[in-house]
Amino acid sequence: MSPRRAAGRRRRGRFLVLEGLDGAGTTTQAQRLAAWLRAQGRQVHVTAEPSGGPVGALVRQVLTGRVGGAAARPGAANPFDPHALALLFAADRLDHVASEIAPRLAEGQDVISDRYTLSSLAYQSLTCGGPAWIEAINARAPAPDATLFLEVSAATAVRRRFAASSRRELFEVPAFQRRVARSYQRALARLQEQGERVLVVDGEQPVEAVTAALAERVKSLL
Ligand SMILES: Nc1ncnc2c1ncn2[C@@H]1O[C@H](COP(=O)(O)OP(=O)(O)O)[C@@H](O)[C@H]1O
Ligand SMILES: Cc1cn([C@H]2C[C@H](O)[C@@H](COP(=O)(O)OP(=O)(O)O)O2)c(=O)[nH]c1=O
Repeated sequence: MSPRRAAGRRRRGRFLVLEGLDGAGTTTQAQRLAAWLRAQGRQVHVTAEPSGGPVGALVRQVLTGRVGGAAARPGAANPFDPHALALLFAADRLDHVASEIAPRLAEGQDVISDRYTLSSLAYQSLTCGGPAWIEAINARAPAPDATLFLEVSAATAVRRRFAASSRRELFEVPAFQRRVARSYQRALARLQEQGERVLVVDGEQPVEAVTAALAERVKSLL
């Protein structure tokens, strides 16, 4: 059989997204879920948003205050426009899909992304006057096979982030995290209404228990 036909017969990989507040454990669990999938004999690519591509690099500069400096902070006299940032997240997503995610899925690899569209729906709906426009600018981003939401309280998320590092990014402020927690609940409900598969896992449990719960949910999708 020619390599082309062999590739044509290959089954598409699974596209899984991990979501949660800053500190929910998505970075930790992306790696651990990948290890579990590999142990099942699957090929797995782990990635994250903002991505490692050119638009993602720009987004990270805004988040860490290197673009606009103190002006990137909410409430600053001349803030980095939140709508411009929402567009950068959406542009980064389409570039990420085209350059990194879709080709691997087509090759049969599973892809785990640490954050995706649900992050924009949760965070940017708060800074851009609601979800409608955020949904519109993300309409071209393909739906994942499942979005796995790690549910933790804002207090847990902030405590974990403070323990891990003293560096603060744009959205890592306790009062804002409480608002993001509520926004995530609204965004989850909207995605579910639209027929997307969203699975909620208790992220307050010890690391190993969270991974076991994720594996249990993912098993039925393979
Ligand atoms: N289930 C857990 N219980 C306790 N601490 C955790 C748990 N998951 C992650 N952590 C710790 O919390 C911090 C943030 O985790 P991380 O995976 O980087 O979160 P995120 O990527 O969601 O911000 C890290 O120090 C990590 O070791
Ligand atoms: C992907 C995405 C991230 N974000 C935010 C969430 C985080 O505060 C930040 C990503 O920074 P990062 O340091 O990657 O966060 P974490 O390690 O917690 O996953 O950007 C959005 O506001 N919208 C988005 O679409």
